[in-house]
Amino acid sequence: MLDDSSPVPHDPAQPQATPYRWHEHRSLDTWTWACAVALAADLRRELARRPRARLLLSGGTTPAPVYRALARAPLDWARVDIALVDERWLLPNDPDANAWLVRQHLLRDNAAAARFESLTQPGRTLEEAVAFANAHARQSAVAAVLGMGEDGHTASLFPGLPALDRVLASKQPYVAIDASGAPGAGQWSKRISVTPAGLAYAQARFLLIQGTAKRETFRQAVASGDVKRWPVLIGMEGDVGLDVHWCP
Ligand SMILES: O=C(O)[C@H](O)[C@@H](O)[C@H](O)[C@H](O)COP(=O)(O)O
Repeated sequence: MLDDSSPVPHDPAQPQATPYRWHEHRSLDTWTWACAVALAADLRRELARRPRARLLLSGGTTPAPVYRALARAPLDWARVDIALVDERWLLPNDPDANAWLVRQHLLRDNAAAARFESLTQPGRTLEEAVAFANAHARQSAVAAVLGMGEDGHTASLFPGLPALDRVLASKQPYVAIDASGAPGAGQWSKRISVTPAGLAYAQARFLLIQGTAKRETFRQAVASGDVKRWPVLIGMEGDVGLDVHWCP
């Protein structure tokens, strides 16, 4: 189903610390189905070996069609745990919450039976939400689905955040983020985000991106190798490798 799985050429003079696989799809349709099939295969493999399978998901807008396609996969969804890589400080029923995206587009059809861990809940403080995330995070996940902004952020890790050094070095899987002043954060400056330590629990990482601007962002990030300028590079930390799925 993949149109082209060859890696993006990179300057051999630039050390590429960690690998990535570039999957280029001709259309939104093939991108959608390839991503959904790959995620379903990872879940199916895990469910054949273990009582439960865990999947970490991004919000934003890009992954919605993939989630809708994945929701139709014939899996034993009652044994699947869905968690978020990040959340805006919004209640789960807010249409701008990442939880809302997941509920609308994934927790339907066959996947309605999955168990969803919303990071925010009425009455839960930000500190409690981070503690909740950390209490659940230290277990293997079949995959983490990442998105990316044109500024090179992923999850809620934005370039130029004053606390980014500390966050990138954190041993906690999730941290509270104050993204005030980061244009990519939009109106949602208060957030919870996975850290590189949290991402280490994912056995596979998918980066789902569309459009020439994001392709260029990704190329610049890889060429630079500077994770503080391009936090999306956390997807390539460790030895798992990053599967980047792109379509125009
Ligand atoms: O809460 C968020 O903002 C996201 O989880 C974020 O990391 C997202 O994945 C990117 O901003 C891409 O968003 P789009 O898919 O909407 O471009």
